[in-house]
Amino acid sequence: MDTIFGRNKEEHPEPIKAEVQGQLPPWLQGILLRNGPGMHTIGDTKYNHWFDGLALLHSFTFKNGEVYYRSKYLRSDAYNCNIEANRIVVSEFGTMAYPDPCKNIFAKAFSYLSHTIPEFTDNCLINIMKTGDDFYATSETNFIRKINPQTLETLEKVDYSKYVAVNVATSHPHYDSAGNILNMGTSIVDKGKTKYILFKIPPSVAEKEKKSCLKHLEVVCSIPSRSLLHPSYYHSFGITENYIVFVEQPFKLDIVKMATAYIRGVNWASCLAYHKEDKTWFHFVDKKTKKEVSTKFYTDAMVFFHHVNAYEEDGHIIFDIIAYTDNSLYDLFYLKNLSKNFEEKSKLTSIPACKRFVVPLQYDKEAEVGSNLVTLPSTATAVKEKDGSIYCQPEILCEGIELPRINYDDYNGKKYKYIFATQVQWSPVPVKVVKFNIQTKEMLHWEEDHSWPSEPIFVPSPDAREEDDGVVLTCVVTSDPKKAPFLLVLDAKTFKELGRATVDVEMHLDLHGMFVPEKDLKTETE
Ligand SMILES: CC1=C(/C=C/C(C)=C/C=C/C(C)=C/C=O)C(C)(C)CCC1
Ligand SMILES: [Fe+2]
Repeated sequence: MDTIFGRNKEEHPEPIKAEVQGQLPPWLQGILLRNGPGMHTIGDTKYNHWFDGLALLHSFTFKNGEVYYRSKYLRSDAYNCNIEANRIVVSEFGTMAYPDPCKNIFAKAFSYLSHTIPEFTDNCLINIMKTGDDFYATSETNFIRKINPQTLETLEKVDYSKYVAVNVATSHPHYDSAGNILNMGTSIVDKGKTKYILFKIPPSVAEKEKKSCLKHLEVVCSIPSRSLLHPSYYHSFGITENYIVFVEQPFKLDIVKMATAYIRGVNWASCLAYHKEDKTWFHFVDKKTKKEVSTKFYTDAMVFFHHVNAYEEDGHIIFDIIAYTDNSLYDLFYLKNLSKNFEEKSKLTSIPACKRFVVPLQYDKEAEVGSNLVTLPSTATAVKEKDGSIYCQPEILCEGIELPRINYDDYNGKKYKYIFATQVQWSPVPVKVVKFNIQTKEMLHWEEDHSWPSEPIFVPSPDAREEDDGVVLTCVVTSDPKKAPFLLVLDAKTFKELGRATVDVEMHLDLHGMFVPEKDLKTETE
């Protein structure tokens, strides 16, 4: 596993023609853009955690049956400072570093009393986001970096906190049918309050103000945190046609620990804690009135990162998430657990479960205490408590899946049938890609020896009628030195291989990304 996790990957900024086998659909034209950590050693210093690695963007360009591969390190300030100093000088999730040559950028005051939280990294390694014609590399801090989707060049650094008072924001924004971005971030101890803020970024702005859509960012609503100094950590949220779904889990940031992390010489990861004695609270905000549903809905303590989808049916909100019973997942990605003795050190202690919560928004207010208010056919329950709150327990849809994707354009926020995901067994590193049919519970798989697939992305065919009319794209890295990595194209209906594009490079294992159809790309001359 050392070749996959430990070794720095070279960038290949000039397009490399991939060797295509099989038949790629002729309509598949555009760019698959993906992001993930590619460099973990700088000079004599090494990051501790896989999520710390410097962002390496890569892309597969599909053009008239041919496929071209490119990769390029994000020239973040973090990258530039580290490379210039030839050592790690910027702190990341699992590595605390002490700045020196780049003091001006990263050594902002970090006194808890003066202004709470230190300057975070702009090493945006998690995902790709789109606003109008612009693309950004994203992470979970207040920074995003604009990129050129064709050349993968790094453009402006954008600080969310200039437009909305957030210290952290998710790397999993949503898009509405008009192309607006909806994202959430946490505002920590600002004017004596800690709150979760939902904000909206329009897709395009008037020609003369073309500079940045971010300037037109609007706050949609905010949800007060249950605790001033222990806001919940969250990696994603959900949306239905009329509601925002926010799950306040007892996996929390400890703000006092964060504010003193530099002085104590500990990493950010150590400022996250699972309060397993607490509950998990559900929040539903009406998009139109911007008001939160006042009933208190909760479930048992859990840890989760990814929402799959959410929708409304007969007065209920249904939402699906991939949940764990402990907080060990992020610990398993410490590089020391991923190299030697991988089999032993990187065992999942909690298998991810795809849980469905069915939450009745409209229910008989006279219902008896102890009665289950769910009227849909599901084993999920929502039981009325004495104090009027409602205790929800999920239906388990399936187990062992992570990095879920759906047919987003047509089914996000709507009743849906298919989840495309990776499958994990005993370790958090995926070994298969799967298609799960929620109604029939049927699961189709793709796997190959020594092959480690990434998050599968569904791309609808132009004449799609059914939810699964299209293809699924996944990047596959291999642990067999004789086998080159490839981009795999599966028929989303049958999960049979349509073709693959092999590139003879050392490819990195990535995290998330998006497919950008040709029509959504500005031509080079523009
Ligand atoms: C730097 C930094 C953070 C980074 C978090 C990261 C980088 C999380 C990555 C999560 C992934 C990749 C999940 C995949 O499912 C925090 C804790 C938000 C806050 C403090 C500063
Ligand atoms: Fe994610």
